[in-house]
Amino acid sequence: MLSQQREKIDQLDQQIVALLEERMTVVTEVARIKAENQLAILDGQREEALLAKIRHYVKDDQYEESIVEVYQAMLLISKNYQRKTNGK
Ligand SMILES: O=C(O)C(=O)C[C@]1(C(=O)O)C=C[C@@H](O)C=C1
Repeated sequence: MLSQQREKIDQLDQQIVALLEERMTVVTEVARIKAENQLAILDGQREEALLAKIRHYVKDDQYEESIVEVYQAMLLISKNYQRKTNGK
């Protein structure tokens, strides 16, 4: 009954995980640079600009809020990861 949809979801998840791993690799570099330069992990202006861009990228309005929520969660996780990796 749901097998076709779940197969598609599984394929998409594989792509999303690969992209998230790539993103985390860049975030790791950002964390290192911030630690070396004693910069704050939170950059509110960057987050605002990023979320505005995300809203712009979403083509179907009905998904906009949900996708923005995913990004808000991701930013939180990114900051927690950076704090952990920088030993804070
Ligand atoms: O761009 C940065 O300064 C980051 O630390 C990366 C990132 C992100 O995950 O996109 C995370 C935390 C900041 O508040 C803003 C953005």
